[in-house]
Amino acid sequence: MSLNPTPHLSPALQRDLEAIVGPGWVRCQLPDRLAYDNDCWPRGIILTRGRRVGVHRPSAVVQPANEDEVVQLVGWARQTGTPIIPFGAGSGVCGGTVALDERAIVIDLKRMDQLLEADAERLIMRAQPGLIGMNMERALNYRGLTLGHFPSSLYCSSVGGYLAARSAGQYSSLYGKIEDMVVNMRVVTGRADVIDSAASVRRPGVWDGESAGGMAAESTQLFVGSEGTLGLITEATLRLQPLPSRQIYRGFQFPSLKGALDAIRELMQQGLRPAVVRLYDEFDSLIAGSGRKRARKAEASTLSTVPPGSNSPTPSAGELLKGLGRLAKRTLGDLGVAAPVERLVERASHELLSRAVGQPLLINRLAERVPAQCLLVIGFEGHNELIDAEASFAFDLLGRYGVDLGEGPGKHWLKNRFSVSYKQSPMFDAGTFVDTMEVSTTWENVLPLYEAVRRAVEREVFIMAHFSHVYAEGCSIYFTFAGFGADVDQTLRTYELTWNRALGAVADAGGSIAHHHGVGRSKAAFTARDHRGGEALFRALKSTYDPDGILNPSKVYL
Ligand SMILES: Cc1cc2nc3c(=O)[nH]c(=O)nc-3n(C[C@H](O)[C@H](O)[C@H](O)COP(=O)(O)OP(=O)(O)OC[C@H]3O[C@@H](n4cnc5c(N)ncnc54)[C@H](O)[C@@H]3O)c2cc1C
Repeated sequence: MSLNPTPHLSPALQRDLEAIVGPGWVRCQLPDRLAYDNDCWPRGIILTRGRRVGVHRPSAVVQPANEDEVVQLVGWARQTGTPIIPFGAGSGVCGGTVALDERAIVIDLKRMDQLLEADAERLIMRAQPGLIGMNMERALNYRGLTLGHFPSSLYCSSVGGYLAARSAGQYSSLYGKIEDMVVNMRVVTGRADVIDSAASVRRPGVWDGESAGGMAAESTQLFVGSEGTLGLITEATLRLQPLPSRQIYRGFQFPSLKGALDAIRELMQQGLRPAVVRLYDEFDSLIAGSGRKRARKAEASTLSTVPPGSNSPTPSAGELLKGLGRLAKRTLGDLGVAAPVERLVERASHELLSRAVGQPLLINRLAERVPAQCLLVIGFEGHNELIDAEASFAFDLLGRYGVDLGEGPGKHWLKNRFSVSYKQSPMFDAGTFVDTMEVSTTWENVLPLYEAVRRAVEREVFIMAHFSHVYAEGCSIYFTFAGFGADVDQTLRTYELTWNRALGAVADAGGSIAHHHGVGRSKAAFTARDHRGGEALFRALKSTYDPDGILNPSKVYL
């Protein structure tokens, strides 16, 4: 595909932008614009692999140094009617930062990356939006503090992105999601004015809505999850925790998914607060490797040699192949051909992976025949003996439903928790695609929704799931699916069909379509079904905070 290298932005408009942020910080050349053609939305990766680059390129990328420059940029965009796309680190997986209009400019906030304050007495921090999660956490840890927010993308995502996309970290059952941590945000709205989302940031408990002006004064939760459609977050005040000094981790194996979910529900409803709860369905447990094997290996060596796997949001090609090998072993064991088949699959090329993933119904049905063995990783963190008591109570409870595998699986998970799948390229090279869908629902609906989604897409993709954010009233289900197409058009058709069927099944089952990845572009067609009456509120907020409709148009709602 040949692309016109001529800058889209006129020289006059470019000069306007340079007058605001300085000449070095406005990028209009084709390579720079192509670099922002996609975030981590797998659909964009399919397009790129099919040599269809530049479909969503912006007209310019602008990098402001401070809030005042952001205000001026928004003022300029209002005057010129230019769409604006806020950009944190680009790790979003729903196309939240892609340009749908070739006039759009990306406002990349990574130059605004300072930790402004970290107060150990008040347990409060202030940060600029472009601060990368891992840099923030290191700076906090140095002071004996933590935010407690650990998305798997910690190394490649920003504070502004967490708030804008309503993110969840791996320790959400103890520390909450990002919306539980935020006290206040400074936001530049589409009117080019700066607002504080909370009435008084110095008042403890202000995030409960107990502000001086009553409920009308508290708008923090309206901006959390707004994905750049209502304003650009230029500063965040967040609650901190003292860095925990004790950690206790354990693995359990359950003979059925239902039993495991019942155990977790009981645990949460008893008021226990584990930091980490990750339950893998049968096939995801296979990919993770046998819990027992993993435990034995990890216990045998403090320097575990077990390869990273189960903690990844999506499996790599190698992990998926190994999982298929184990699946063959389990399901073909009775026929006496399991070992050769497993060896064959484990040594197989990516071509075999494409072929296998190209037979989704067969593999999904095989996976259903696997004798159920679901792996749970659970961990507690804290400062004193209270967590010993809590962990011991929890492990007794879980032991009534499943088998205690010891510390091994938990230690392994802890060690590899950020070994996330930056290894997916070979899968896309082989013509396969992988994507994830994180939804949530109440306990009585978890298994029906899980089954409904599996049935809805079983002919299109191979599907598996884990359950990694749990609450007293329900949990999130994190589906991973892998599909195949002979060429880019067929791959895209399968990809779109899968998403439509999966989201339709979630909406029909009364679940929520987004737990922590946000909505972006990929789920925007389903938002209205997710929240009855929500669209009217969104449109009203849009007319208040973005009357000209310049902020990230056609995201969240079409
Ligand atoms: C390997 C991998 C693992 C992941 N694991 C997790 C996980 O465990 N938990 C999780 O929650 N997510 C996860 N994600 C998704 C992603 O990391 C989150 O959505 C994250 O919050 C995005 O942050 P970002 O800085 O990259 O935002 P971006 O991708 O740059 O932007 C996301 C959205 O927020 C808007 N935005 C960004 N900054 C601002 C701002 N300052 N003001 C207003 N709007 C803004 C953008 O316009 C866009 O709509 C993962 C992604 C990958 C690739």
